[in-house]
Amino acid sequence: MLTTLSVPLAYISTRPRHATLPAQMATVPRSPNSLSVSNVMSSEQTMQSKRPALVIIMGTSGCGKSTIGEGLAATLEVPFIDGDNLHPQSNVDKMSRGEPLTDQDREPWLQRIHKHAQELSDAAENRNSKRPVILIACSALKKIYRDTLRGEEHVNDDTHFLPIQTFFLYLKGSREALQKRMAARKGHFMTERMLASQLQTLEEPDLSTEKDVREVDIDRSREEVLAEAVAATQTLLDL
Ligand SMILES: Nc1ncnc2c1ncn2[C@@H]1O[C@H](COP(=O)(O)OP(=O)(O)OP(=O)(O)O)[C@@H](O)[C@H]1O
Ligand SMILES: O=C(O)[C@H](O)[C@@H](O)[C@H](O)[C@H](O)CO
Repeated sequence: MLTTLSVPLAYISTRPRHATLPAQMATVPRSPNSLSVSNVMSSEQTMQSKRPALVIIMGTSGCGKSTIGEGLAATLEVPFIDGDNLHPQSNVDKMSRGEPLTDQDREPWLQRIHKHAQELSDAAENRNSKRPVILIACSALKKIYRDTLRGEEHVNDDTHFLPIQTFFLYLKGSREALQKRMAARKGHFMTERMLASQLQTLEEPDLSTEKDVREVDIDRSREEVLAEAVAATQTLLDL
């Protein structure tokens, strides 16, 4: 488990929350030479390309969420938060005793992750037309958990600067690979005894319906997994 990383200063602004879009995003800039509508981005496209993105690195315990999340954050120069650090203490205590979490245990945690990401993106400086991106490691094992993280019910909540858009990077591994990695890891509250319940709970994303998910096969070196994760994140952010 990694500790929570602080958000780089470049991402923090003192701007108050906006209920409306800032002027530069609500209008489409036109140069005198580009009169054709097809030459300019529609304001909807502009807004979409600026909409802050939350990329959830998901999968069972031991799949490499913290390891790959850290590497991705360093490569893409964006903030990374380990979702383990947002669990209520009661959840950590429960997992440490070897007891799997229930839907009720996970619900406040998932809500907290979504809220935390939205707050970070509300505070993000919208510089140089760069899209703010936040990475969070979170198991997101079931479809209903992923829907909570998608937070679509908050999209029309106009207290936010722009509602965050959620994507998932699923680190997929065989039982054998996961078992081996958990067994080799020392000093983590989640021991390999918990793997069976993690796999039992896991509802693998259906890529034909959950179009905001990309899969990455973890059964390779860290460098290879990271390279694929970087490429997959870039394709996700172009959606
Ligand atoms: N590609 C890889 N090859 C070999 N070992 C790896 C690879 N990726 C991660 N590991 C190792 O596997 C173990 C599990 O990785 P990590 O702790 O990042 O997983 P996690 O998904 O964050 O787990 P948890 O959810 O339980 O915190 C760690 O000891 C890590 O160093
Ligand atoms: O959904 C869950 O069962 C938990 O979130 C776990 O996945 C842990 O957070 C993590 O894997 C422990 O390190």
